[in-house]
Amino acid sequence: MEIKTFGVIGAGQMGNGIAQVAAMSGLNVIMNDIKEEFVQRGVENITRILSKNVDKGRMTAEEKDAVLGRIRTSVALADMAEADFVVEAATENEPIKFKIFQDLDEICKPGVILSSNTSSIPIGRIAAQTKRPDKVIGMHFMNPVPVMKLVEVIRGLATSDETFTTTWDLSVKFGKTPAEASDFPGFIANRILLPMINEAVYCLYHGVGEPEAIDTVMKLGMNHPMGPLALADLIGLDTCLAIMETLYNGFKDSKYRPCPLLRKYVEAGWLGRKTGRGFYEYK
Ligand SMILES: CC(=O)CC(=O)SCCNC(=O)CCNC(=O)[C@H](O)C(C)(C)COP(=O)(O)OP(=O)(O)OC[C@H]1O[C@@H](n2cnc3c(N)ncnc32)[C@H](O)[C@@H]1OP(=O)(O)O
Ligand SMILES: NC(=O)C1=CN([C@@H]2O[C@H](COP(=O)(O)OP(=O)(O)OC[C@H]3O[C@@H](n4cnc5c(N)ncnc54)[C@H](O)[C@@H]3O)[C@@H](O)[C@H]2O)C=CC1
Repeated sequence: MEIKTFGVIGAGQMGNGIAQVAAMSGLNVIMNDIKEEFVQRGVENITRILSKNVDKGRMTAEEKDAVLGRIRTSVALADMAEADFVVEAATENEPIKFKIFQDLDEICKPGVILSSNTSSIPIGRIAAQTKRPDKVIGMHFMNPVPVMKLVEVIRGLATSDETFTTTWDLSVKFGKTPAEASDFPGFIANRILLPMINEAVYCLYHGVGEPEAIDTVMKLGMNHPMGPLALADLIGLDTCLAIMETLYNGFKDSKYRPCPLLRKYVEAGWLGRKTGRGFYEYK
């Protein structure tokens, strides 16, 4: 099936970034969320990033308008009936994603690939919510999407070779470098990254260092572009906790237990940049 219209579920930080790169590659995009204000926030973010590109001479104002003109917003999942490929980037929560995939399976044309940008939930579990498990795959972008080169591509047990090749080729079309991971909780990226972030939170919890010291050690000592606590704030502490829970429940191994301080921050609504407060404060 030729992919002309690309559906994105969730217009949060990942969803709007994915919508942007898809529209920049020439596809028509339908960006969906549950509320009008959420899709509008997504469009505002894309507009801000594209305007910066125009200011820096990387694209013309006409090109920016053309990209924005290819993005349509939606607050009704039924709009995905028009999509030729869908990526789901809604909240990292199993019941939410399961319901979306059950509904997409009913709404989308037969043969349409239903991919998930999940950070950690096994693709086979998501695929089992549909009658097209051969068409379900993980397409895991990194944050911030327009900047980061990687897409982790994850097959479930039933994912077909055709679905895999189409998703891989689409990642390349978006200017990304795909890497294949097997279907285990957290795949490769978050199996490695999140235990490091969780350990950084343990360092704070145990008083080994203040946030600035912990991040300075990893930035200047290991040449990481940002420290683990600042990165957790960028990812979202709710998402970090959800990933640790998936690793812990999936492997039943205590090495993945989420730090109690991480849970405490999430329970307080300190989710990082998106709420203005996490390990640091943001205005
Ligand atoms: C949780 C998961 O499931 C998986 C994940 O995604 S884990 C997270 C993976 N991501 C990372 O590890 C990111 C680590 N951090 C970095 O790479 C860098 O700090 C960073 C790219 C975020 C910012 O880079 P920086 O040099 O510190 O800051 P800054 O100069 O402001 O930004 C660099 C470029 O990125 C762009 N950028 C920064 N944030 C952006 C955003 N949210 N959207 C689009 N572009 C952005 C800036 O516009 C800038 O572009 P130019 O150089 O072309 O002007
Ligand atoms: N934050 C990160 O660094 C990364 C996150 N991811 C994954 O991407 C997904 C989204 O994460 P973020 O964009 O960071 O979260 P976010 O919190 O910024 O956005 C999530 C969006 O999903 C929407 N949503 C919730 N239920 C929905 C539904 N039923 N239908 C449509 N939209 C719905 C929310 O309203 C919200 O706008 C998660 O699965 C996350 O694990 C993947 C890579 C990196």
